[in-house]
Amino acid sequence: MSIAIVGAGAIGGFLGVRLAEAGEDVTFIARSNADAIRADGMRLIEEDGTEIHSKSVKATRSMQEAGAHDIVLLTVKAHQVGPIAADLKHLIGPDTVVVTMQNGIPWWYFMGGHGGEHAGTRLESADPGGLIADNLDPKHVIGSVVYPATVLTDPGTVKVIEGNRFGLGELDGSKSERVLALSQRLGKAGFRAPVTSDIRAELWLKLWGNLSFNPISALTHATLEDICRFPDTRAIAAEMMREAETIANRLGVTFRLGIEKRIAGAEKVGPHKTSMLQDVEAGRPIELEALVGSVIELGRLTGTPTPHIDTVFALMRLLAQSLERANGRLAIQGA
Ligand SMILES: NC(=O)C1=CN([C@@H]2O[C@H](COP(=O)(O)OP(=O)(O)OC[C@H]3O[C@@H](n4cnc5c(N)ncnc54)[C@H](OP(=O)(O)O)[C@@H]3O)[C@@H](O)[C@H]2O)C=CC1
Ligand SMILES: CC(C)(CO)C(=O)C(=O)O
Repeated sequence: MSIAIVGAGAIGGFLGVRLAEAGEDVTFIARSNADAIRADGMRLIEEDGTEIHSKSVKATRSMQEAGAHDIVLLTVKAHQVGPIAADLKHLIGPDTVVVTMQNGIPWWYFMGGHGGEHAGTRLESADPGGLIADNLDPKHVIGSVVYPATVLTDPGTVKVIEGNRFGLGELDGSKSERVLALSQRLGKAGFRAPVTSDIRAELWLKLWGNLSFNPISALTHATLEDICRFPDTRAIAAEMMREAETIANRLGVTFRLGIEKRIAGAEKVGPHKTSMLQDVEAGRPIELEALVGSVIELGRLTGTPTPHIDTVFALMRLLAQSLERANGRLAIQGA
């Protein structure tokens, strides 16, 4: 099977190296990493320090050059999907499966079999201007919840911090042949890839942590365990989760864990910097709209007040603006 991985970053690199080592034909659609991968493949440093060097992976900057693939793993950040949406058509044939691997509320949330009064609703925060929905038919899409924590340490090198689970689910909840086959393929490459009949509930459970810990970490520069152990930030995270739970409940989603258990799970990850804090420190744009703005949008849609989430979102928007200005100044100075 041919697998195209769009985005050769922390998650894409993790998947690509393991899949290639399991015998899959892997091509990265890469940008800043493309030359490094072409020159010397991709390296993965596993959780236990074992290093895997995959020289069989290919890399190109052009989706047109790559052509249609059996499986497309979409591993760019949520705000990076819109700008490439029109180009994705080059990778997609009639039976291509596209796996969305972003944190946050996905652009297809109300599509692909979501019934009820909101069926078909487009979310501006997840898909600004509807660019993704206009270009990518949800019939190709399988949803995924990304649990591992990984970091791109150098161009072409990814380090696993912890985890190897990628939850999978059809948008209509069916246990289709294609989702079961994908799960097996990921399993052969050493991942845990359970298939769920309610991918939206699984996404909410992950998002509970991302919508609270990620912005709190970006604002305070604290790690996951520090946020969970400091009573005031633990309380703010819990309040944000409570607001999100009300929204999810109103959309028909229930959580299989309680808030305290979810916070305890995050605390166990340890002194880890969330991806949003890593982006702030590296001066990269942050995934604010998909992780936090989208929950506020769903709050408005369901008539749910979100005072704690709104407050943290406002602080984050100002931080994002200040970072953009600072980065603009650095770019002008040629830094
Ligand atoms: N890393 C983690 O531990 C976790 C991440 N996630 C989620 O997974 C998703 C991916 O995150 P992560 O892997 O960390 O992100 P990274 O920033 O490490 O990787 C994204 C990659 O996509 C590339 N990219 C962006 N736009 C393009 C483009 N137009 N063409 C080609 N390549 C492009 C970037 O290249 P360039 O360098 O040129 O910008 C970068 O290499 C996010 O939604 C994140 O929230 C979820 C759980 C944990
Ligand atoms: C912290 C982690 C790995 C899990 O909550 C994550 O999803 C992120 O950093 O964005």
